[in-house]
Amino acid sequence: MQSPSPFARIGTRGSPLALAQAKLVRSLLAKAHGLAEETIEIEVFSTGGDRSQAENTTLSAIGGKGVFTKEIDEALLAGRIDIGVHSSKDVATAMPPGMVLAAFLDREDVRDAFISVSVKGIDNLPEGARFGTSSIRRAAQALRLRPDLRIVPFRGNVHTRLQKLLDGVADATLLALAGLNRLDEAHRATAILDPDDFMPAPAQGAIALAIRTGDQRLAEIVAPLDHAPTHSAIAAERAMLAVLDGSCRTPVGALSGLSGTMLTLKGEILSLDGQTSFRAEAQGSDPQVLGETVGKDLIAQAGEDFLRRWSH
Ligand SMILES: NCc1[nH]cc(CCC(=O)O)c1CC(=O)O
Repeated sequence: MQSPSPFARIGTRGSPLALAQAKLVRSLLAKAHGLAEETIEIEVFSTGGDRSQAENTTLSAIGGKGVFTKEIDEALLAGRIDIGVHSSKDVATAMPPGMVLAAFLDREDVRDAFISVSVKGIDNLPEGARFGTSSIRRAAQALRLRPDLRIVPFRGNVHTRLQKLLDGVADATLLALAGLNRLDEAHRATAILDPDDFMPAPAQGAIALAIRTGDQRLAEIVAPLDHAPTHSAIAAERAMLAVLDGSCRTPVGALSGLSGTMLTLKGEILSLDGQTSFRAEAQGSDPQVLGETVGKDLIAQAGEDFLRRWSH
């Protein structure tokens, strides 16, 4: 006897955070369509980003584009799954042709959390303290405030990084509050950082649903989960990042949101040591145009040389 074909098949990475996000999507989809959760399958994929946990590499160095999505993208395009569930900030701005980010869940908290077992905030760290992060954005933003900090590479999933702190590998780290919230680990945060000092990564805190371009059935299935303000904000932040993408070794922060009916976008780029930074801000109604405007403003301020300097 043939088993009934599932209503939809979700593809996800296997980290606890990715699984929590996939289960949230399954639950929301089941509710939206009045179905039992068992009618929606979850298939787990190991991506290059999961396999390459070498401590001395930053993500941009291990290949950047699609390192957390490639295997899921391929399964989606081949029709083995119907929906790729991703952390939006891990999705490359240049996606493979044939797929589209069709829906974004209501955004979680966008801010970064400061976590330490010894001190309350970044200002309280002793001179020369070890700051664990493999994110060039977080390193640059931390060094801007505290040039004395020593950056130590810090990879692995959220629980691995929390354990490394307990093991004394570093004195402090930063993690996205969104991920901590989804894993019920927000109590680990010793401070929540002001997004003006620590502008989040473009698209941080938003879950994206990828489907095949032109798949009308799936477009209708995921539509009820789409949160329009989040969709616009992520579109603007990703459009800004796309303008800057030639220089994938430049630390970039972005934050967009609605003020009234208008979309506001703030963007920032920094030198790796955090000692030089540029900011731009604009308002608009078209996310794509807004993102391009802010991205081009940043390039005009910084100069092509600034971007090229870090682009290897
Ligand atoms: N691959 C790292 C990653 N991708 C998405 C999140 C957090 C969740 C989110 O931004 O939605 C994290 C962990 C972190 O930065 O702390």
